[in-house]
Amino acid sequence: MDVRTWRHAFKLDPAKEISDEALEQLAESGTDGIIIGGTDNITLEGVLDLLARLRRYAVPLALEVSDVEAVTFGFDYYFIPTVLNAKDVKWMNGIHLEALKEFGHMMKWEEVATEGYCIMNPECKAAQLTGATEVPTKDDVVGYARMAEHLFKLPIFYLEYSGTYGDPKIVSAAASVLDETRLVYGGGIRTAEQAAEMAAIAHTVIIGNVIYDNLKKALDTVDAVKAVTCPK
Ligand SMILES: CC(C)=CCC/C(C)=C/CC/C(C)=C/CC/C(C)=C/CC/C(C)=C/CC/C(C)=C/CC/C(C)=C/COP(=O)(O)OP(=O)(O)O
Ligand SMILES: O=P(O)(O)OC[C@@H](O)CO
Ligand SMILES: [Mg+2]
Repeated sequence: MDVRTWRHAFKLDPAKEISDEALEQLAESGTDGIIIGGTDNITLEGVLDLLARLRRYAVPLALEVSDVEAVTFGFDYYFIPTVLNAKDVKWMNGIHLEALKEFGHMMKWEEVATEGYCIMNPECKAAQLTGATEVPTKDDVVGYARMAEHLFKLPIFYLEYSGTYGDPKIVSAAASVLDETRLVYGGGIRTAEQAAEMAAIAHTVIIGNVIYDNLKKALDTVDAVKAVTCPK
C-alpha cells in the first residue's frame, strides 16, 4: 500500500467550511495525501461534499472512518482508527465488530489500513469521546508502540496530540522501538519549523487545524517536510 511512503498529509474536517480555492491549493501542494476525518458532526453529506470537490485532482484521498454512517465508496484508502489508550473497549474493537458484521463482506482489504491511536492530549475531542483522558507517560507510549507493532501487527501507530504540539522526546521514544509499523505524528503543527522537527522523527506528519486558521502556513509545511530525510 503506497500510504506507507507518505511523508506528509493534510487532514480535512468534513464538519468545517473550506473554499474551492483552498482545496485546489492543498490538492496541488505536493502533499502525499489528503485524509478526510474528524471526531464530531461527521455526516455523509459533509464527506461526500469534500470527496466530490477533491476527486478531480490527482492527490490520493483517504477516509478516516469515525462514524459508520458517513462511509462511502470512492476513496483510495480507508483508515480505521482503534484507540489503544481508550477506557472503553468499544473504541478499540467494539464499533469495529458491529461495522464488520454489516460491511465486512463488501470491504476491499487492500484499501484498508488500521491506525493504532495513542491519544496524548486529554482535552481534545477524540480523548473526551473515547475516555483517553489519562496522559500516557513516555514508558506507556513505548509500550503502546510495541503493542501496535508486535502484538497487533498494525501498519500505523498514530501519536495523536490533536490541537497541541507534542514532545519530541516522547515521539523519539516511540520511533526508537518501531521497525515495521509506521509512526504517524499529528497535532499542533502551525509552522514549517515544527513540521520539519517532527518529520525528522516520525515517518508521516499530519497537518490539521492550521489549514483553517492560516492556509499559507499550512501549505509551507509541505516543502519543510519534504526537505527532511525520512527516519529509518
Ligand atoms: C461502503 C464501503 C466503501 C465499505 C467499506 C466500509 C468500511 C471501511 C467500513 C468500516 C469498517 C470498520 C471496521 C469501521 C470501524 C469504524 C469506526 C467508527 C471505528 C471507531 C473509530 C474511532 C475509534 C473513533 C474515535 C475518534 C477518533 C480516534 C477519531 C479519529 C480522528 C481524529 C482523532 C480527529 C482529530 O480530532 P478533530 O475532530 O479534528 O478535533 P478538533 O476538531 O478539536 O480539531
Ligand atoms: O489539527 P491538528 O492539531 O493539526 O492535528 C492533526 C491531526 O493529528 C488531528 O487528528
Ligand atoms: Mg481538527
